[in-house]
Amino acid sequence: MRSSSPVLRVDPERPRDVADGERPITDVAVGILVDPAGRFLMTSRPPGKPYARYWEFPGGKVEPGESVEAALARELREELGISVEACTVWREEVVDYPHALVRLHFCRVQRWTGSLQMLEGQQASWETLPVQLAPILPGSLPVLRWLAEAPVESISK
Ligand SMILES: Nc1nc2c([nH]c(=O)n2[C@@H]2O[C@H](COP(=O)(O)OP(=O)(O)OP(=O)(O)O)[C@@H](O)[C@H]2O)c(=O)[nH]1
Repeated sequence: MRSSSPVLRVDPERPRDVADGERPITDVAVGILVDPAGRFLMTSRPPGKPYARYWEFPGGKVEPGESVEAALARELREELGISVEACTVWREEVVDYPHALVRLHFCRVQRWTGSLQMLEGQQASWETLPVQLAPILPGSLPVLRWLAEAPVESISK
């Protein structure tokens, strides 16, 4: 996959788990679901994961050989019990965490079926700007800035 996305470095003072130059990059598919009222869905990271209880957008790692769209559909089925019917990649961003180097593929989910279920013990909240939730995962913060610049309805309907 391409590697020309902007890089957000989180906690530059902390040592990286693996030296720069040797760090594998992990692709992550992330979904932005918008409801008919124009609110977008945020979920909390389940206990036991890095940054547990931080708020983020639902999604997860792309498996080898999988497309971003297929990974997102699988992750949202596993986490939320919904079936994605249409989604489009919106923006990409590389985040350099001390524990991992990730390339986030933020996708607008245009259509899904099924009711939301919290299958991994997470919480969910339909939000509008300004978001009052805290703490928010550093790699998810740019999305809130982008949404402030471009109304959520305008991202690839
Ligand atoms: N799902 C999601 N991950 C994000 C966002 N922003 C962000 O930096 N990330 C990072 O992307 C990575 C996604 O990993 P994950 O732990 O959610 O993925 P997963 O469910 O496939 O993990 P696992 O199967 O290893 O448990 C983490 O390093 C997480 O910190 C976001 O908005 N949503």
